Amino acid sequence: MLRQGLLMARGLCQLMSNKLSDSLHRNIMKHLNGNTRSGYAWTSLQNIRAVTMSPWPFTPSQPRDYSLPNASWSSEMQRLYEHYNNMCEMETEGGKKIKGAWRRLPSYNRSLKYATGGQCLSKLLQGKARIFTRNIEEQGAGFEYVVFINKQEKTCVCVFQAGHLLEGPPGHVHGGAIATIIDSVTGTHATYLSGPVMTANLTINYRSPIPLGSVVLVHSSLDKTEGRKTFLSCQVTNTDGSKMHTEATGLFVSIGVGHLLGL
Ligand SMILES: CCCCCCCC(=O)SCCNC(=O)CCNC(=O)[C@H](O)C(C)(C)COP(=O)(O)OP(=O)(O)OC[C@H]1O[C@@H](n2cnc3c(N)ncnc32)[C@H](O)[C@@H]1OP(=O)(O)O
Repeated sequence: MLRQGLLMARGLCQLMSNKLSDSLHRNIMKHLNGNTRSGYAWTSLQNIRAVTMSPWPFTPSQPRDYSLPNASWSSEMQRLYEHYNNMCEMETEGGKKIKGAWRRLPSYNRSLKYATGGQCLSKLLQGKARIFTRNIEEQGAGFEYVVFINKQEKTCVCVFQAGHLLEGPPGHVHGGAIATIIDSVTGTHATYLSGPVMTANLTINYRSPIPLGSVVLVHSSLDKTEGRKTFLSCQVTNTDGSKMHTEATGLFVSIGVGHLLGL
């Protein structure tokens, strides 16, 4: 009981710790308190940061980051990973490494593990729950993908290799699996842009089938934001962009944290 309480407290503190980005922090506090910089929300943010400065005596095990290369990745998947990954860090003429325009997003098999400290909470809440796209243990059998975000351009790209368990029409990817990767990529993108959101609408046009085992690019871009609504467009193409497989638009509505808890 005591251990669970400690885990919970630690999880809550770390969930909002200074390891989260400022924008994500502000978005979480906005949804908890209704405003951002002024008043209680900002003060609470500072206090939470102060709390998390104290060292914690236990070291949690590191969760597996599913967006890193594994043996099932084809040479094309590996090539595209390296292409975008190289743009995450640039080397200056003096040999100094600086941040590039792109950023790779790590990916875990539990929602809460996306946030620092969330893994402690995730042991207590819905312990058996797993992210739909990350619940097949056999490498390469299901969704192999990595997402990169370009903060300046407000765009996002996912390199996706569809495994044999995603079959729909013989030898090709199931339309539901394509919808899943589109929802995951655009949902992740919308969350990055607007904080916690849920998919309200996803409209998909399937233009040409995706062969099983092939690698495709899933591009997501911001169309507009209107109040709580974030509108995104998405295209799934082959890797040189010459063939359109799928086009989609998505509407994501910002939610308060309580929405998921039914409050
Ligand atoms: C792990 C990586 C990320 C994975 C991402 C995966 C994302 C998901 O799959 S989420 C799961 C699927 N989605 C759901 O289950 C959502 C279910 N729906 C809901 O919970 C609610 O309807 C929700 C949150 C979308 C909106 O409800 P609520 O917060 O009450 O907003 P509400 O007041 O109805 O609408 C807000 C605005 O959005 C508009 N809107 C809401 N739904 C829709 C819709 N389907 N179509 C068009 N507009 C809509 C409303 O008209 C309103 O517009 P305006 O502000 O201009 O009047």
